Amino acid sequence: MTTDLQARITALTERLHHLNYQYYQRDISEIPDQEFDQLLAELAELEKQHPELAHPNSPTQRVGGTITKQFPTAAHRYPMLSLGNTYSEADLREFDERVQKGLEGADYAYVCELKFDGVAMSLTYEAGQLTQGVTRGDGTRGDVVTSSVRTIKNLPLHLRTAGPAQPPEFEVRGEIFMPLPVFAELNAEREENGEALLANPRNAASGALKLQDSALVAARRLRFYAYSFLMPGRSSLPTHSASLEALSAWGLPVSDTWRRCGSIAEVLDFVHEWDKKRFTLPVATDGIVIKIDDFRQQELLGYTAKSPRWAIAYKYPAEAGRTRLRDVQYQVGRTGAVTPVALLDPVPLAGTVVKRASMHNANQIAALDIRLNDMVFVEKGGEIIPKITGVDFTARPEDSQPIVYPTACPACNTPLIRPEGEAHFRCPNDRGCPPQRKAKLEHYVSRKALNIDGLGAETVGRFFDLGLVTDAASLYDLPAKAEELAQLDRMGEKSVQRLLAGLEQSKLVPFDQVLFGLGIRYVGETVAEKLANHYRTMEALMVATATELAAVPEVGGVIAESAAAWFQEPQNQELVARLRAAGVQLELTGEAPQAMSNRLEGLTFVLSGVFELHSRDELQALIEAHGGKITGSISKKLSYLVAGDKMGPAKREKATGFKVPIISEAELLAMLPAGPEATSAPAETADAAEDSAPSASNPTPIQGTGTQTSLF
Ligand SMILES: NC(=O)c1ccc[n+]([C@@H]2O[C@H](COP(=O)([O-])OP(=O)(O)OC[C@H]3O[C@@H](n4cnc5c(N)ncnc54)[C@H](O)[C@@H]3O)[C@@H](O)[C@H]2O)c1
Ligand SMILES: [Zn+2]
Repeated sequence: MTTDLQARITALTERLHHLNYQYYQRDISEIPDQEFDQLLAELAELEKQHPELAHPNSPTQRVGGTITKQFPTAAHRYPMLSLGNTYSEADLREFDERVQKGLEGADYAYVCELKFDGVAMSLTYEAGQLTQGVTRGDGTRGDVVTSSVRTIKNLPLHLRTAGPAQPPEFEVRGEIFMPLPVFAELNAEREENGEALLANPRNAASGALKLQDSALVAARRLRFYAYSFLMPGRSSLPTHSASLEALSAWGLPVSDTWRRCGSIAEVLDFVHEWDKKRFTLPVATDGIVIKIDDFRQQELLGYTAKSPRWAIAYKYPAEAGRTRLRDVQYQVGRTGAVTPVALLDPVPLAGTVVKRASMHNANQIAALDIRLNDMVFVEKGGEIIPKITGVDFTARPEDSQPIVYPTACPACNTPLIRPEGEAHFRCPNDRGCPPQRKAKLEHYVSRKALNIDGLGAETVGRFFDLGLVTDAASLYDLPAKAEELAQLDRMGEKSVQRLLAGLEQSKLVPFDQVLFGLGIRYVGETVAEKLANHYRTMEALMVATATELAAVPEVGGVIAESAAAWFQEPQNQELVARLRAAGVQLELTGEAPQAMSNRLEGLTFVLSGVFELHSRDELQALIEAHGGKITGSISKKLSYLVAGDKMGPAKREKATGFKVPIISEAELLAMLPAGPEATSAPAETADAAEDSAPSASNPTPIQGTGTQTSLF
């Protein structure tokens, strides 16, 4: 008996250690959270009954995370714990009874907050300045990720002095998360590019914080919500609710969804109220956190090894549905990627009725062993489009049919290809395949591209279906068809006028956005900006070879190949010529960045690793402003390799082999003439780092806006 128990405890312990490792280190959830929590609860129960069988390092006793070894670490002044959690209202009432007992009849109140599903962060402010950001890590030590945290736009680097007096030094804790619209957008881009999808917004935020390059972190557009205040000694504020008010007065973003509740009944009301309403928030949430309001009462109740006794998390059950898979449709995207979409019997899920779900790709269908007519599980995991997460094999009907993936494009019948290493099949007929052409047009008119007022995706799609437009350049022939347009249903004189004005306006849209609008595979917003800034004119860009393109920082080999191939296609050259004739911006206007000196003229540099004082972009801009050149690869002709932290050993070896001098960031800066520009501090604001655009660094210190809800 005992050996059976011991075996079960050991098995659970090992399984949970493994799941924790996957979850915190690798951002992978092998099983749904609710299942994980059940395993943990089972282990806790067994350990309670047989404490002598518990493993000393049991996952019930410790915070699940660890430090990553990629960053310097710092000790937490106050341990960063986990929260006790429950999925049941009965447990909440029990929690309330324990609190009542613990406080021996004194009055108390709770604060209820949404449980944001991201990554916990500890921030230190000294004299009103953000000085450090540390992850939870193993609860005692965490990774120091200050420069990444500085890229978070709604997070103030300097606090305001409004509200209650600010302690000279204090800690703010809160959640770093990826807003849902950002998550949806990044995944749509990844889907188009055939890259692996981010599993959910939490993993996406956590993965972003593990990136070394803060410019890349900035591109993930993370945000922060503060939910706790800590200071050395006795708190200058009496209650948690007073501290939330103070934090927002000081400019820190506090979601205004919190509420003070006088009783457990009010807490339960809050829990019910947000059950569905939480889906209207632009941030993923998975429950409610309930905290004792009074700081002294918090102290009185104290802590277990793993979590405070004065707080608990109520988690909403995962929103999953079960329904029948009727059919599979194959959609062709802008770059030809074919994605399977499940057509389902309608099923209510998280406040909407779901009829379609994503199945990602052929591998996924095979991995889950999905067949037509199966009963499948659907989940809405922060994504806009729900996805199939599994099959109910106990209910597999006799008439279930294997899903036969098409071998030819469902739209144009061209045989599909699957490039090596890619998850998606593609239709290679990029110029003839109607859905690809249509999606390219939709992309061209979209907000971040040509942003054509009066011409949304739907309208341009309709024009395409009617044969009124065929490609981007043909849009500029629409003025000649004004009368015809005005005859269309739901168009009218006014809409046509607006559309024509929008078209005219789009001729002023800067070159980098036009380049993005061309929809070249892998040339996203950031890359388009890099290329436009580097080459300045379409003419120069179009004659660049793949090798030259790859030398532009942040333009990798795959991007370079894809862009060069695009420019070499005669049809694309013709398209560009027609756009030029239409008057679209095909070069950057305005001055090239001002030269500061010619000290580095004739010298070439490779930047590698992580730098301490400047971002890579800033160093690049400095080198170029002083007449130097950046290249991508190490060769005999290279003047210097500038080595930051964590530079790969291969680069060092190569440079040594070619006898290329290896210098540090400080040595590089020392080569520049003395002056404020040469040694200017790293970008002070998050804005400057966003999307890593060197030309956009126009540091204006961000201050908290004071509007509690403002996320963006
Ligand atoms: N699926 C898996 O394989 C797997 C593996 C490990 C962990 N998990 C999940 O992670 C959970 C454990 O994670 P945890 O230890 O971070 O605990 P937790 O996520 O249950 O609760 C603590 C965390 O809640 C967050 N939080 C959000 N809003 C908050 C607010 N308003 N106030 C205070 N905190 C707030 C903070 O980041 C805090 O660290 C488990 O319950 C499980 O669901 C899943
Ligand atoms: Zn096709």
